[in-house]
Amino acid sequence: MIYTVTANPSIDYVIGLDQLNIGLVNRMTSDVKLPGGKGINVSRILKQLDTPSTALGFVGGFTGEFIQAALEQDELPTNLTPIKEDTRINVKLKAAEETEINGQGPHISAAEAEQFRQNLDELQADDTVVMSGSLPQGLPETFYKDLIPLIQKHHAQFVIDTTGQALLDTLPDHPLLVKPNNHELAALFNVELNSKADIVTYGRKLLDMGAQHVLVSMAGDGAMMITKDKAYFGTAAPGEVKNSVGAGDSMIAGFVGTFAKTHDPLKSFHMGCACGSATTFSEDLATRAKIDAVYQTITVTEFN
Ligand SMILES: Nc1ncnc2c1ncn2[C@@H]1O[C@H](COP(=O)(O)OP(=O)(O)O)[C@@H](O)[C@H]1O
Ligand SMILES: O=P(O)(O)OC[C@H]1O[C@](O)(COP(=O)(O)O)[C@@H](O)[C@@H]1O
Repeated sequence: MIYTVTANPSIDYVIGLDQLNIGLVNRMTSDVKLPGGKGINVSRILKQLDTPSTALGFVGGFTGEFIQAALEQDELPTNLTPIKEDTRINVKLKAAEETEINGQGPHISAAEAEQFRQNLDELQADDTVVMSGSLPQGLPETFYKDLIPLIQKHHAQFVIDTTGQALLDTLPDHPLLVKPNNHELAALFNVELNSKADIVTYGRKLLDMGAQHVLVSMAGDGAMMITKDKAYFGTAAPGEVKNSVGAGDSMIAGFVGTFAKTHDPLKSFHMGCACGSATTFSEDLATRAKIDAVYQTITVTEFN
């Protein structure tokens, strides 16, 4: 079983605008409210891939009820921990460019955090726990790192999608996958990355520090997978970008869902690229039909 952990879920309020005029009244041309947050997005794509998962995390208030109801409607198994404060709303503005305004999130009490941790008692050997996204207020910086012993006690694996020192701190515990984007990778090492070769050099450092698989996503420029002795480039599929929110989460879901079935990193990478691109070509996250169509248009080649 795959478990996803979204410490800070969100309603993603996706707003279409012809043009964003700062300091003036703007009128929406479209708007949609989606259940969001990184782990929830991973679970929603896994469902499309017919890979069972359970979404864990914290939800509260009317916004939390919206998320719970939306996931139930999708028949997505959840075990979300109720909290006193409201789940956040993240604003995604789609004009000529995409602008995101993400909330800080609610305050989580020590008792709520403890209740959440008890969910991990259910883990079994070979389960995978995907921990993703920002931390709401009240949770310590080490929240994800502190879950690792609870996961490894059951001989389960973990995937981590976070940034900065919080990510680096988990590498000695051998995450199954890390997927920084190229900007996050540059920030991790305080360097500029000017070529794919640079990305391979710094991606390989994450492997050396303990990660089992490293993907580096590059938005419309595709993605790299770095292994101990090789590197691979996956193209971004051609198509009209509609909403790239959730592309990175979709890539993680494609990799993890395929790896759980095949243990084949190359097939998993190819599916990760397909899910990422397919989501950018969709208003909401990608559907299975879109993923299958996009898969055919992506090539994965060895990079020397
Ligand atoms: N404009 C795009 N066209 C096609 N594919 C894209 C586009 N943007 C993202 N993707 C796909 O989704 C993957 C993840 O996107 P990216 O924006 O790098 O992730 P994140 O959201 O984590 O920053 C990319 O590596 C690529 O495969
Ligand atoms: O927890 P964070 O870092 O604020 O990110 C939350 C946001 O990220 C998303 O999960 C999308 O992430 P990606 O575009 O990186 O895949 C949104 O659904 C959500 O609003």
